[in-house]
Amino acid sequence: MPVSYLTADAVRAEERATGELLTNGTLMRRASHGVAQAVAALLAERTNGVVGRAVGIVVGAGDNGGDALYAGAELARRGAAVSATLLAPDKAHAGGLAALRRARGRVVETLPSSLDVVIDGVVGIGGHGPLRPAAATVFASVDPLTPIVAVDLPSGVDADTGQINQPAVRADVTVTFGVRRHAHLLAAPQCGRVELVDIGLAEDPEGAPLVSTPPTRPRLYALTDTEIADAWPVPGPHDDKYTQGVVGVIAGSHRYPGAGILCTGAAVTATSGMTRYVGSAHAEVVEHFPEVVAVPDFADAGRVQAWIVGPGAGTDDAAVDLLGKILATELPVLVDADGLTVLSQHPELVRGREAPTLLTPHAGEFARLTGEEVGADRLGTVAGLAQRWGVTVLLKGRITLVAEPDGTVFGNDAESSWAATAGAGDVLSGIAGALLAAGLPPIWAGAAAARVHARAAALASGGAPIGASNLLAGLRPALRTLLV
Ligand SMILES: NC(=O)C1=CN([C@@H]2O[C@H](COP(=O)(O)OP(=O)(O)OC[C@H]3O[C@@H](n4cnc5c(N)ncnc54)[C@H](O)[C@@H]3O)[C@@H](O)[C@H]2O)[C@@H](O)CC1
Ligand SMILES: [K+]
Repeated sequence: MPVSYLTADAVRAEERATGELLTNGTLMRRASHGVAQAVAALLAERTNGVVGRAVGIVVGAGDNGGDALYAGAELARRGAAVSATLLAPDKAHAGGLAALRRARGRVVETLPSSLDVVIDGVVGIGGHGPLRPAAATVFASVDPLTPIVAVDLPSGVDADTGQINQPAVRADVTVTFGVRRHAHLLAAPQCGRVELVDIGLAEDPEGAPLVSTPPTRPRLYALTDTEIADAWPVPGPHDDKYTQGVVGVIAGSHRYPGAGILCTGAAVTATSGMTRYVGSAHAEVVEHFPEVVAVPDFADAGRVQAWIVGPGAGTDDAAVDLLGKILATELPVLVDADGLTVLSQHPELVRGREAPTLLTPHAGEFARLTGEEVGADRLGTVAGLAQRWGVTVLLKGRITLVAEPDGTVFGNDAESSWAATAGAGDVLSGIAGALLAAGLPPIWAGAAAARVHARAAALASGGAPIGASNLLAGLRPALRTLLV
């Protein structure tokens, strides 16, 4: 099962479905115990113990603060020196506050200047907007080297859109309960390591949460590595170069051959089988990848099982004509870069297309394509376009989102940003197009390509800047880590 991410409303529905466990406080007890354990583990790892360690807690007005207070009480019982600052003293969770006091935790006006860890219990799924000034002042005074453990969400980050308001907490560890929230994927870098505590929410027999998101809203998932490996085309004993899917690439030009070389190179590397190329960079492409069958004219292209049209393919009348021809086939098509610019003028070429269609814009191309900025709600925006146009849309970025018309969205956190380099998009479209040719549905092709692309960037980089050629060279090692 892909990992599921829920909206705040859906999380609350899951909690309500537990009935008594919610009303008698069992869920909160389990949640706060999970927070205490995560903090204790972090203290043990960083300072070799819990006893005598200085723990600061920032407590808001709701149950998120309640979790933090109970966790503080547990840590105090284990010998930590716990100080809590209450942002709204009248509204602080009464039971949690009493528990902290019983355990000899201190309530303070100002947190001590030297702390071993800070617990962010300002807001969780009930939060809206940025940190308010009082909370912002507290966090601004925390030594930047002190680790922060967020309860449920880093406060100031929107639970549903993942928007990082200013200011917001940036956590080293985020401890969440029962099911992951949208923000844990959409704002992954702000959350740090996300730890999921089992608080006993019900699951359906498939092992997924009892999701209650209405069908009109996007439903967000992340594929596991195993799912991607299982879906990746690997030749069997009866395969030959044709049976695995032939991909055709239209990208780059004699004048700017780079996009064609990177895109075909990625297609050649991503899957076995065959890659064709059509365009004026045919000689340059073959020079780099002699296994590619490259021709200048579309009429001589030969048969393919999917097309990639895009990077450096041009936007003139001939390009419009060619894209129209390709989209009029029944084949899967990936449209990127220049192809998207053509579509911004001629959306009718693609809207409601029945064969598998994958558009792969970055934020700038998305804005050009639709006339609307991506904005803070990336998930809603990309899912909206997929639904309106009836095609699969992959929005590139540190968190890549691939949306189907039915509202299913697969997200991928690249975990580093080394792939933010010129030409990396050409590599991505080469990988995804090869997967389309092998028969993967567009959402799987896009999400699997994004995962492997990100891993290739990380492996190629090893902590230093890379170019797209390095990324391409990292593709095979990345696939090895996945397919072993
Ligand atoms: N309901 C339950 O049984 C459980 C709830 N849990 C915790 O409860 C949290 C949800 O609790 P609540 O519904 O009380 O909501 P929160 O505690 O997330 O926040 C609500 C409070 O914060 C205030 N607030 C909103 N935005 C703010 C901002 N930007 N700055 C400062 N204050 C702001 C609101 O006015 C409200 O008083 C979860 O995130 C989780 O941590 C967990 O204990 C698991 C079980
Ligand atoms: K929080």
